[in-house]
Amino acid sequence: AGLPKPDPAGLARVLRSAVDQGAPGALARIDDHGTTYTATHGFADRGTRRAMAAGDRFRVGSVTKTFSAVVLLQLVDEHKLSLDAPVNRYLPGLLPDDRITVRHLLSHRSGLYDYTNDMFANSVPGFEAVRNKVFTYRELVALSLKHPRTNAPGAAYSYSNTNFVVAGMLIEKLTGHSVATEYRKRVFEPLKLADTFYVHPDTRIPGVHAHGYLTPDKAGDPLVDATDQTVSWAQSAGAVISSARDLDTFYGALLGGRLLSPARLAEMEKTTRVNATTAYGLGLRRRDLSCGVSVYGHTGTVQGYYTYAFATKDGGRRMTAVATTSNNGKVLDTLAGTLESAFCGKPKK
Ligand SMILES: CC1(C)S[C@@H]2[C@H](NC(=O)CCCC[C@H](NC(=O)C[NH3+])C(=O)[O-])C(=O)N2[C@H]1C(=O)[O-]
Repeated sequence: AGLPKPDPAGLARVLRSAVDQGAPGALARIDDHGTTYTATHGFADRGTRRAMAAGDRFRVGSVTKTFSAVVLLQLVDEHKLSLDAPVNRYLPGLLPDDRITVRHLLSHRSGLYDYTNDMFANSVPGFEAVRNKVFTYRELVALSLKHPRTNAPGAAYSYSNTNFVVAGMLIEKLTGHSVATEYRKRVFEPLKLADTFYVHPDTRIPGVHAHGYLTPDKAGDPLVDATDQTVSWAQSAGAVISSARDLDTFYGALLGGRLLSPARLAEMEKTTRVNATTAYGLGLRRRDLSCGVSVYGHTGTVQGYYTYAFATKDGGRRMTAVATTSNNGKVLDTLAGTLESAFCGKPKK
C-alpha cells in the first residue's frame, strides 16, 4: 500500500529494449495484491519462431540461492542448525578454516573463491565443456579450494557460488535427503509451485519453456542455444527451473511470512551493502529503487537466461522478469528497468 501503481506500458517498453539489444525473447509478470499484469516480447524459440508466452518456464540461475537459504533457515527454526556454528561442525574437515560459519556462506562473506570465475572465463567453450557434465558437490568445492580465500571469514562480502554449493551439502547432511526432495517437500508442494522443478542432473526443462541463448564473447558470432544443460556446475547455487507466476508466488509467500519464523525472516533481511543500490542478506538481495522503495528477491544469470525476481517487504507486490540471453551486459542492465516500472510506476515527467 502507498506504492505508485505499476506501469504496464513501461514494463512492455523495457522488454522491447531488451529484445532490441539482443535477447531473442523477454517476459515479465507483476502480481499486485490480487491483480496480475503480464508482458512478453520476441520469441520463445528462434527455430520454430514460437512467440514468448508469459507462462513459459525457464532456468532461474541464482534465484535458486533463495530456495536453498529458505531450507537452511527452516532447519534453524527446527533447531537442527545454528547459523553461527562453524560449517565444519556439520561437515567435518570440509573447509580449511573452522571460523567459516553457516551465516558466512549465506551472506557471501566466507571468502571461499568462486570456481565459476575460471570455468566460464571463455564463455562458450567454458559452457560447452560443462553443459553435459555431472559434478559432485565435493568436486566443485575442490575447484574452489585450489585458490586462496578472497577474505578472512566474515571480513567482507564477496559473491561466490561455492557458498551455496556448501549450503546444498549442509541440506543433504542435516536432512538425510537430496536437495530436490527438500525443495519439493518444504517449498514447491506447500506453495503449489506447479512450474517449479529441480531435475538435476537431467538436461531438459519439463513442459512448455522458453529457449535460452548464450551470447558469445566475440561480437558477431552466432547465439548458442543453451536451453539443455545439467547445470551441475551450480546445483543448489543455480539449478532450479520455474516460471514468473511461481517466483512471484514464492517471494510473496517468503516475504509474507509463510515460510519462516519472523525471527528467521528478519535475519534473512539483515543485509551487507554491496553497492549504491544493492545489499545482500542471507540468500536474498535488496535493491533500493529510484522512488525510495526497497525490494527483496534475487537475480539470476545462467547460460541463456537473465532473471529478476523481487517483491515489496510485505510480499504484497511481486515482479519477475526474464530475458532469454546471457553474457550481454546491456540486456542485463536494461532488464533492471522492469523493477522501476513494477514498483515505482510511471517515470516522473
Ligand atoms: C552474481 C551473478 C551475476 S553470477 C551468479 C550465478 N551465475 C553464474 O555464476 C554463471 C556465471 C557465468 C554465466 C555466463 N557468463 C560468462 O560465461 C562470462 N564469461 C553467462 O552470462 O551465461 C548467478 O545466477 N549469479 C548472478 C546473480 O546472483 O545475479
